Amino acid sequence: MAATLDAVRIAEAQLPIIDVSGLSASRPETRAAVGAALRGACLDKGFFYVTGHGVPQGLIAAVLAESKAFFDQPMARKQAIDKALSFCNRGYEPLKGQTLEPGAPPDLKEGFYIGPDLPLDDPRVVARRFNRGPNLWPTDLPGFRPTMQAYFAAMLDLGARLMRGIALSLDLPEDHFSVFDRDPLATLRLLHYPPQPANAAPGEKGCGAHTDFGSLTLLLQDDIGGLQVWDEAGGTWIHAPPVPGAYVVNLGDLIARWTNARYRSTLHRVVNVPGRERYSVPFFYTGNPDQPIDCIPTCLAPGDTPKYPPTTVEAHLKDMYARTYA
Ligand SMILES: O=C(O)CCC(=O)C(=O)O
Ligand SMILES: [Fe+2]
Repeated sequence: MAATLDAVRIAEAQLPIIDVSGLSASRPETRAAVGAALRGACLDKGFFYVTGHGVPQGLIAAVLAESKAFFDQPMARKQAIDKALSFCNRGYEPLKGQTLEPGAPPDLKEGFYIGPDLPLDDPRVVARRFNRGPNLWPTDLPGFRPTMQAYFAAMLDLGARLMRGIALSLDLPEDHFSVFDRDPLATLRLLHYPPQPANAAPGEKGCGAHTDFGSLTLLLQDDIGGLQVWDEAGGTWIHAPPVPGAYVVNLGDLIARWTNARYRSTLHRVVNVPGRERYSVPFFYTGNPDQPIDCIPTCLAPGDTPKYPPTTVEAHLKDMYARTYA
């Protein structure tokens, strides 16, 4: 499939921009209007921009600055907190450490993974639950840890707010996902894409075509661009260029499974820009690990059968990590 996808032209279509500030309004009609806007975007590509998110611009700027400072360090400093040293997928991931597109060369990106910080004696860590454990932190960047912790908390809050919007969009009670939102698995991933090399191997790019594993991805990107989204109806890749102050939000596989693919978990990729470094920060809102993921009854039309076997958040996530990391 990858070869066909690579051959198509890239259209300059726009994704919708949705102001989600109304989700916090006291009037139910205002909240429902946001739900309706989300529904349209989720039924279409499952990719949209979000404004009115309430995350302070100063915090966003600090995250990007600390991320750049981290990747600018000498390799030995980064390797001192390599992900290979973590049992719960935290820390530094070297360039070409992941292959998101089956059959394509490894991704031209380096990364840093942060999750909910749990001490070694936490019962979930003792029980070896997937991705549960302590973060690894750089020792020479004093602002890094407090900045990332503040941002992680802000993203958890935004993720839960957006899930209320998703519930409204599906005509479900607003608190439908409140158990799912409890004690969620979530990953903040700092990414650095080097410039696309002139001698890149065929198909070599920043991030191979993939769908995201979790529920919602909230992507902060700098002003370089390079993210492309597959437009199934048009048979083209479309750009998702940076929109100042907005997140790119996309639905992951769990929402597609939950809605029997009514809502889309859409293929996307990153093609690095020649001569330019790019920094992006996706936040993967995954959800409570024990949550069963089974077709939501209201998403099953009479006579339809579920397209996916039931799973759980933890089982699905484990499976996807195993497939994309050698
Ligand atoms: O860096 C980006 O713009 C997208 C990254 C991405 O798709 C991912 O990490 O899943
Ligand atoms: Fe992605």
